[in-house]
Amino acid sequence: MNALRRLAALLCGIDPGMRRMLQYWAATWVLYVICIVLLSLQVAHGLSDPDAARGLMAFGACGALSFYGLIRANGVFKLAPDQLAVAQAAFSLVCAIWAYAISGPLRAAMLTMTVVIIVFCMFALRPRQTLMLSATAIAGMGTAMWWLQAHDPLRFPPITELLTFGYLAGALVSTALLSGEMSKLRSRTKRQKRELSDALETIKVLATVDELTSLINRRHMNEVLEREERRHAPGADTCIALLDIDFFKQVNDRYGHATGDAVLRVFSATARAALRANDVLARWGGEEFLLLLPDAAPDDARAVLQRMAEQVRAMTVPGLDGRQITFSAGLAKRRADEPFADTISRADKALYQAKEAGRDRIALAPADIAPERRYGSR
Ligand SMILES: Nc1nc2c(ncn2[C@@H]2O[C@H](COP(=O)(O)OP(=O)(O)OP(=O)(O)O)[C@@H](O)[C@H]2O)c(=O)[nH]1
Repeated sequence: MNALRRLAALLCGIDPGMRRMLQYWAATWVLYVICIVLLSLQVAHGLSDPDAARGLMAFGACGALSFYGLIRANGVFKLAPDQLAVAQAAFSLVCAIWAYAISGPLRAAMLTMTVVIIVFCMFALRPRQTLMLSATAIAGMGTAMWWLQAHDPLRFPPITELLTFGYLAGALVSTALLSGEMSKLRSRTKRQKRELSDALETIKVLATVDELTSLINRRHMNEVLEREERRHAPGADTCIALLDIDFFKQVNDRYGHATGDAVLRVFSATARAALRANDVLARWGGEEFLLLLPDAAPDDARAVLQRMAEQVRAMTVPGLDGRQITFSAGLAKRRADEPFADTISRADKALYQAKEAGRDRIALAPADIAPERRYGSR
């Protein structure tokens, strides 16, 4: 399996764009091989001139290999995929015209190849390019037919050539128009796919981020805590802090709800800026925030909270007339293998004590208080 993968990487490279181009090339290459086999059978049954057929086979094989080389070396030439597709289609058209000229009574069958080439283009070209290529095919095949009936009217009777040309032109124009429609359909599907993935991205953000503060929301914090619970870090302390803005109701009542929202926004940005890289702050509800401090002893956690408190006191909020904002915090160190629900419950009790003791302070939870409230159930 690995050897196969290595061989595929050797032949097709690792760039997805190049691989896609080589897939198209491989599809046309299969077509070339089928044509070469059929041409050999024509020669074997005396339906084609052997020298002319051998010349066409060599031309087709060399061309196919050259396009493989061109695609593989496209890092140097930097041709756009549609430029390569146009070049390949033009080359295939030359082969089809050549095949028509040397295929005697079987020549009408070669016209199907011309249509197949245009159909192939609908996957790689814009509708205008496909239309231009169809016009080129009609002009090229028409010129060949005119030249053949003029120089060899016995084998290429003018009226037969004229009618054949009429059928071919009709088929090519309709194919080009149809492939244009298909192309538009493909572009619409691509655009819808892009819009869908953008919408999915927005939904993901809405499901994890609090719209007002841009902090992660309670639901996502619960996932973070579950992950942290599964993470086994022997010997490392983890702390939880519950933060609550002091007298926030007064702020709302005195300065209005919009200013209250501004306080929540500025507070969140200020608090986040005071954190260490691994700390996670979430809006837990209303004006309450939950802070996870992994690999932090209570002293480290307290230092983070003190730094945060100083910065919060110093922050300015538009519309607050210079009023200072403070918060109270309950801090709890997670016991060995303790569910976070219980640590949060102890932090909540410590927060209550901090409020009771006069606010604007940090209270550490005593390790032996029994947990009562579970997180995620509020
Ligand atoms: N502006 C605004 N207010 C909110 C939001 N969420 C909750 N609140 C308000 O926050 C206030 C919380 O008030 P309380 O729980 O009484 O607390 P407090 O006034 O901060 O008092 P202490 O916590 O005891 O210091 C309530 O008035 C809620 O309406 C919000 O998203 N925006």
